[in-house]
Amino acid sequence: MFACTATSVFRQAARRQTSAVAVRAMSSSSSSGQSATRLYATRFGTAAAAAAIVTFGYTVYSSQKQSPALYADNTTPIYGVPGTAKERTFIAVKPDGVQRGLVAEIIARFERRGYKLVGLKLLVPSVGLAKEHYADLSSKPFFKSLVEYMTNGKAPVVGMVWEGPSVIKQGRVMLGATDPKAAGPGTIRGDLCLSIGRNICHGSDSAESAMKEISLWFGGRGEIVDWTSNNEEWVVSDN
Ligand SMILES: Nc1ncnc2c1ncn2[C@@H]1O[C@H](COP(=O)(O)OP(=O)(O)OP(=O)(O)O)[C@@H](O)[C@H]1O
Repeated sequence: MFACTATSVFRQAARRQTSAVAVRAMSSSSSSGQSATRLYATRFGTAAAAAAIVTFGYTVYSSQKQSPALYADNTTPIYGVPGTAKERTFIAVKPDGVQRGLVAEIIARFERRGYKLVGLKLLVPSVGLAKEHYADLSSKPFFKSLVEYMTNGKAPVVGMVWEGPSVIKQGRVMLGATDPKAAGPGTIRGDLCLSIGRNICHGSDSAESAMKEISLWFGGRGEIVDWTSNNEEWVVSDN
């Protein structure tokens, strides 16, 4: 009985809505009607956009509220704590590695080892950023072409921050020797490239370098995500 009444009320409302649309459509044939229709559409569009912004804002706000661990670790500097399980290093896939489709391969090797990805970005670095990153090589004959190659935009760089015990030293071991011709099998460079000028990846070579490079490539706390992996008990525990 209630369902029946509710259905008929709904149908009546739907009929009223249909005729209202028909009236609007008819009035839109006059020029004033057209501008009224445009005004209606603009207002509706503005309202929809405002609603979408409010909804998006609320979603971000509520996800931050519900997942404070992702955003609220104020005790760890973005460059980590060397010598602990929160040691962090900067690893980059250079333009040749991105161009050759090796990003997933390089990420997979760090993930499979048990390291945790806490920062990730894709960018064409500015000349200033590349010069600062390679500042210690500024007197080398290849410096200018190295900076040009890193910044010419033919492919971006993937910048990453990885976290875990001894990740700075082990990251370098996993990358292999700077010159791939000297890199051992099983290393990223030993397995995947041939030339020192196209050695596909970069890794911080010390705690000082990691601190400098993470701070240089990543803007601040908002770009590094502190999170707890469910695997940690099985990967970084000692008996
Ligand atoms: N002789 C060279 N000719 C051309 N490019 C070179 C040469 N030596 C080094 N490079 C480039 O400069 C980069 C930085 O050299 P560096 O000596 O700092 O080695 P690295 O620390 O192992 O490398 P990266 O900093 O890229 O991890 C190298 O990765 C390589 O791309």
